[in-house]
Amino acid sequence: MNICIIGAGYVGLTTAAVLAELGHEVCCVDQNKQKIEQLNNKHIPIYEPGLQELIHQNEQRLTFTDSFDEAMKNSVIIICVGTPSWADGSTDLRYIQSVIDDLSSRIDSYKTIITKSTVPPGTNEWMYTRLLEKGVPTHLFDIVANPEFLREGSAISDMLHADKIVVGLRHGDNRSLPVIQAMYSNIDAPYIVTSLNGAEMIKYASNAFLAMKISFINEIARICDAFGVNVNDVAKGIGCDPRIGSHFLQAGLGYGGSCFPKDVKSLERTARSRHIEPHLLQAVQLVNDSQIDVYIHKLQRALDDLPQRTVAVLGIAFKPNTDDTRDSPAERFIRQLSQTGCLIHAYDPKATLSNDHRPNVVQTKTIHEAIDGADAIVVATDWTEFQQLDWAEVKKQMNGTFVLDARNCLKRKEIEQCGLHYIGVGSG
Ligand SMILES: NC(=O)C1=CN([C@@H]2O[C@H](COP(=O)(O)OP(=O)(O)OC[C@H]3O[C@@H](n4cnc5c(N)ncnc54)[C@H](O)[C@@H]3O)[C@@H](O)[C@H]2O)C=CC1
Ligand SMILES: O=C(O)[C@H]1O[C@H](OP(=O)(O)OP(=O)(O)OC[C@H]2O[C@@H](n3ccc(=O)[nH]c3=O)[C@H](O)[C@@H]2O)[C@H](O)[C@@H](O)[C@@H]1O
Repeated sequence: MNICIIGAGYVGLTTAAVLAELGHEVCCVDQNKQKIEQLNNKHIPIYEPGLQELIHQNEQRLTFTDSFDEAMKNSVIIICVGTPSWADGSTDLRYIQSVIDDLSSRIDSYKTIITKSTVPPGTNEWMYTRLLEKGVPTHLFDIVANPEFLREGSAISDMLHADKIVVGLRHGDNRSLPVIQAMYSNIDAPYIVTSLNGAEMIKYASNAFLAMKISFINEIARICDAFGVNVNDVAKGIGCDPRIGSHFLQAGLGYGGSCFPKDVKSLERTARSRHIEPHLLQAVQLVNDSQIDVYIHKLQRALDDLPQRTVAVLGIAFKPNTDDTRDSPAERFIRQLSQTGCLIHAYDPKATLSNDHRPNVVQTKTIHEAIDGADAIVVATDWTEFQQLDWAEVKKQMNGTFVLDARNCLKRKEIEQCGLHYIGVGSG
């Protein structure tokens, strides 16, 4: 099958590599010329485990271009452009709009247009109408909603071993499903076939539910703290019940990344646009927004004279195994902590600090430089590297003794046995 992917970001590049691996001819188009140049020079602009290798293994079936005309030689088009938030929380659909306008003047043979970008209910219907208004006849296209559920850091495996394939179709569309089934023929996953709006809602409800689980366990962690209870025991205890499930109950700094914060906000706006008061979605965000304060207060209580201190913050990315810092809780923490005036040594194995930080924040090249002379260490992203630290060695390099585990990922006993003070939330 010949497939064109529009948008060479995290989702577009992973989709391109996986579909090429499944044997399809894939052309990836992006308006960012610099990105395309890098890709054509065998440089992958993002860090995603296994992606570089998969792209190189399949290079005979993969092309990268900034030309829409080149891309339009394919009959299947998958839209993977970004859908960020406006300041009021609603979804900025300008990239989607511009793709539809670019496509409309170039469709001269039948195309299946598949939307993988996360878009609010009603968007795919709007795309269909827009193409008609632009004069594209109905027999030349179909619009399909096929939301993506991959996670950064395990994107390839998530796509190859998807737990479901969600397909939203327009009423009466009997051409698209066989196309989608042929495209994913080597992926063994159940199909959920629904309407366009239905597929869009599944994506938002899924992200909102996962965000809700995180805020729930973070609120429980605060209560655990007050009673000297270990929240990990609680997560394990409730997670054994299959009706609750053990996933996404890791307490910590809160959820971040390019999707949960924007998608929960967008769903809140969608509800309000139909005069529905989204109480639960608001509460989920309220807990998440105040989660950084909980840890800053802990540090303030542990370290007297915080403005005169040096704090090593380990982790900048929004989660481990990625270089992505979009809406990263670790960066939010660094920004808020820097306002106290203390010196911050930030370190991350892959991610780079954004350049809007204060002069009292420096990114170190190595973890040892970060720890050297620190009065306290804060683990802000749960990279395995931080969980495997030799705490006896760490103690020798530090000036102080406090370790704030803001991801609930360290072994308390091990740290305390080395003479360090462990601080956690909901850690008993
Ligand atoms: N990042 C993730 O883990 C996931 C993201 N999603 C959704 O997928 C969509 C894409 O997300 P990411 O890949 O993270 O975004 P991204 O920002 O990494 O990539 C988007 C790409 O689209 C390109 N682009 C924008 N307008 C274009 C146009 N008119 N023509 C050609 N290229 C254009 C940009 O230059 C950029 O390279 C979003 O809607 C997101 O919510 C869904 C599941 C997972
Ligand atoms: O729509 C999207 O973009 C994607 O959003 C999330 O994937 P992702 O953002 O890559 O990462 P997650 O692993 O879900 O983590 C999101 C945030 O929640 C935090 N988190 C996650 C799990 C947990 O138990 N506790 C917790 O605090 C992480 O540290 C991170 O900041 C979803 O898991 C994907 O299914 C979805 O496709």
